[in-house]
Amino acid sequence: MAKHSLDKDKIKILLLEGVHQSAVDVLERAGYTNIEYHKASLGEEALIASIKDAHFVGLRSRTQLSETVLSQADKLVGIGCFCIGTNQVNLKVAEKLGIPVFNAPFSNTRSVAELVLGEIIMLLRGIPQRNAMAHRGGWLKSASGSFEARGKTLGVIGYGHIGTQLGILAETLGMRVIFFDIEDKLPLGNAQQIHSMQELIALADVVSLHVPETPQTKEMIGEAELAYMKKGSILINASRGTVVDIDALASVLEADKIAGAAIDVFPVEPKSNDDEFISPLRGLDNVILTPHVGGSTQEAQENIGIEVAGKLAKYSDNGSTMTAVNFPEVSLAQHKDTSRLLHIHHNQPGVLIQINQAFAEKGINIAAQYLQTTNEIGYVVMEVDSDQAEEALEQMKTIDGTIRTRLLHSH
Ligand SMILES: NC(=O)c1ccc[n+]([C@@H]2O[C@H](COP(=O)([O-])OP(=O)(O)OC[C@H]3O[C@@H](n4cnc5c(N)ncnc54)[C@H](O)[C@@H]3O)[C@@H](O)[C@H]2O)c1
Ligand SMILES: O=C(O)[C@H](O)COP(=O)(O)O
Repeated sequence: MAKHSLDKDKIKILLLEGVHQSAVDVLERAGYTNIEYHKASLGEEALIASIKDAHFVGLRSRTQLSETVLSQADKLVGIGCFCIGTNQVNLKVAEKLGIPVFNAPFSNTRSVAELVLGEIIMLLRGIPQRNAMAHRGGWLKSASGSFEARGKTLGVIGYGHIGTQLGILAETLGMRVIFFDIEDKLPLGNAQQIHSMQELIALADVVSLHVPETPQTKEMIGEAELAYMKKGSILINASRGTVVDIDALASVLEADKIAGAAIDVFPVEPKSNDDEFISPLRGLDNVILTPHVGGSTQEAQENIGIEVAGKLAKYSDNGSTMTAVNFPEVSLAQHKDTSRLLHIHHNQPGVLIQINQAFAEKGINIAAQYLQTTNEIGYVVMEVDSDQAEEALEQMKTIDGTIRTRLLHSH
């Protein structure tokens, strides 16, 4: 088991937004007991106060790790997003500070795909409005505006983990699947890639969005795109709230240009379950509104907890950064009988040579060495004899371009 330059019980882990107990269990089993656990997200001021002395932070989609917050997180060495999206973290700033960000790229994929599939069936049948009427004492028994999913065309925008999974499930219902993606993607089943988003929107009976939040996807579905949608078609957004111009969507729904929508994510979401949800879509019977629960199932949350906590523990124990989203990826096994030194530096020429020279001059024997870089930073991992580790660490700290260093002993 690894021993750190800092004892494990001194390593503070801040967990926010009620991440699953499985995360706590994994961390505790790995020896990390100094855990500050919050059921909700924290506002900026409280977050800064809590993150100031934290070495790791775990969050979901609500917590904003902005430049302001990160610049105050003096001790932070790793970030875990216990979800898929990482847009809530300023990844560039984290990278420059030498802090890897981990997420759970597919632990909630199935949960989102299942929810969307259910919504497709409900919306094609006009169930949301019949349900709303029944709650008000109405009785809308009619086949008008009710359709089977079989034979209809599902247009997936963003054919990644969720988009592909949804496509497969939809085909089992007999739907025809077409997709638009900025990358050329291998179509699964009988799906067909369409290279124009406008064409896809015009062909689809159901348009479902599964893109990440990026500058390019911001309001990618606006007035013009909504106008291409078939009369009587359906829009589903379980990706990010910024992807759809919500006022434009409200207008086409009010004008009955499309038959309905299911929206799980919003440009502005309540900060906690106690805050009011405000949206122009409230009160529209043909819209399924859900409070960003696409990935909120027991199965997904438990798996995410295990996956992300495992990645944080592995980085802390061994320096392994595999699957980090903003950081050079280095896969490292446990180290035995040596100490491991982690050196994160600005990606500039000559850093490795400087380290090797400094070690050679001091007679420090290098047992193993790994280097990976991104455009911005380099990540060197060295294994040295344990009795030379402290001296090696001091040498590393003097290297020009150093952002941060860590020492992991083994015993
Ligand atoms: N509602 C929820 O609770 C919930 C749960 C999980 C994920 N999500 C959101 O869903 C998103 C998608 O998840 P995923 O796991 O499928 O991600 P993914 O990275 O596997 O897939 C995203 C796909 O979108 C494509 N893409 C990117 N930019 C595009 C653009 N401008 N136009 C068209 N395609 C584009 C990518 O090439 C990729 O194929 C996540 O980024 C997250 O924001 C929401
Ligand atoms: O990015 C994700 O995985 C989803 O948006 C889920 O986010 P959540 O953990 O806040 O529910």
